[in-house]
Amino acid sequence: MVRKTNSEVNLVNDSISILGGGSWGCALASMLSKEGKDVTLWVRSHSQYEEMVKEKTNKKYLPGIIIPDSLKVTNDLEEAVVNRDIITLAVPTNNIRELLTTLKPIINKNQILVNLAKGIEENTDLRISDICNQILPDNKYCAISGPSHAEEVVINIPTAVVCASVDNKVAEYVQDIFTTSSFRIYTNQDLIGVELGGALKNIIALGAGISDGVGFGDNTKAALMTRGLYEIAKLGAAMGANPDTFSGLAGVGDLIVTCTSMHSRNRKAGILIGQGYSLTDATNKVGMVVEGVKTTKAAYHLSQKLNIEMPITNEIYSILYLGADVKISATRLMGREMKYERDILDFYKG
Ligand SMILES: NC(=O)c1ccc[n+]([C@@H]2O[C@H](COP(=O)([O-])OP(=O)(O)OC[C@H]3O[C@@H](n4cnc5c(N)ncnc54)[C@H](O)[C@@H]3O)[C@@H](O)[C@H]2O)c1
Ligand SMILES: O=P(O)(O)OC[C@H](O)CO
Repeated sequence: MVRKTNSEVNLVNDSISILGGGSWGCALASMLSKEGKDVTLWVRSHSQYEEMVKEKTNKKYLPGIIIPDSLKVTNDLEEAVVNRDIITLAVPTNNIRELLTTLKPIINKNQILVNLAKGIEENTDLRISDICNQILPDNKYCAISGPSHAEEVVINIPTAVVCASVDNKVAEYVQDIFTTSSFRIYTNQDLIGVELGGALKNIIALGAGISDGVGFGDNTKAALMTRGLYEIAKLGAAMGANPDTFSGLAGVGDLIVTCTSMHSRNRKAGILIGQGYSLTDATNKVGMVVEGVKTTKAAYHLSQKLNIEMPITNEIYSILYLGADVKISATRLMGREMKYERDILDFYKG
């Protein structure tokens, strides 16, 4: 394949800026810089910055990991952004708007935005590309999504993800720059599907965790994942995604890892809720962003607005926001009208 060069996308030095020093930003920045890429990581918190520079650790977000000397870490946003070809957003979905607003006077229109966050914005129900389009409409945009827990990527465990952009040249350029021997990237032009796959799987992962926490079994989790994927694809299709995208890494791939991995923040929060913790106590105990919580509310609103039947999402919304009892929710799901499975098969046949 002929690779895209930076001159084809009006760029100069293939340098990467990663904004956000939580688990994903720090893991990706560390892994890429160890592979010889030119990476600068911006960390907002001064104490975290000092820890990363002086002690070479990020104990809260990536315990046990040594920050490589090759990684440039800064506490100065302008220093992180100026002259970098790629500006990577690695903060939670509901902090993206604030970050972009701060970036607006610093960024130039040739710099490519690469979003790593997986969610739908609370109250607006917007995808992250929509938010970027509102605030920085002139910048090219792509999203990297797929099964990629930070704890594994940072120690070079083989991982495959998708880079989605409506502009394939941009997706291929970013694919080229971010690819390493342990981080394989596919491109996809279905930006809506890739963004929604990454956001909506977090709802089902919360459900899988709740199911584990309350003591249900593997059968239950497989049912939640299969029927959950169908809900994701139905809402996605109604929002303009290609349903096939949900059979790929950003769909079923990420759903599998998030519903089953011991690293998943969404699954961990779900387990705690299933064990009887309140939503607030569960998310505080996880200590990192649990994107599925706010995305559940957004998906619930979208399903009502677009008239898409999403029974699992509705029950997770009821558990999180209306205090529904988990076992009563399960009884409601099990007692729904009997039907042929053909609904899924017909949906995928189109
Ligand atoms: N952790 C993973 O394995 C992983 C993998 C793929 C995608 N993601 C996605 O990446 C996004 C970030 O997740 P994470 O796991 O790194 O979260 P995290 O909770 O570990 O860290 C979030 C970081 O963002 C910082 N932050 C918040 N608001 C900010 C702002 N306005 N400006 C600057 N910094 C700000 C926080 O201080 C924190 O350091 C989420 O959408 C998540 O779904 C995470
Ligand atoms: O740890 P989670 O549940 O936030 O999931 C992280 C990534 O999305 C997994 O691909």
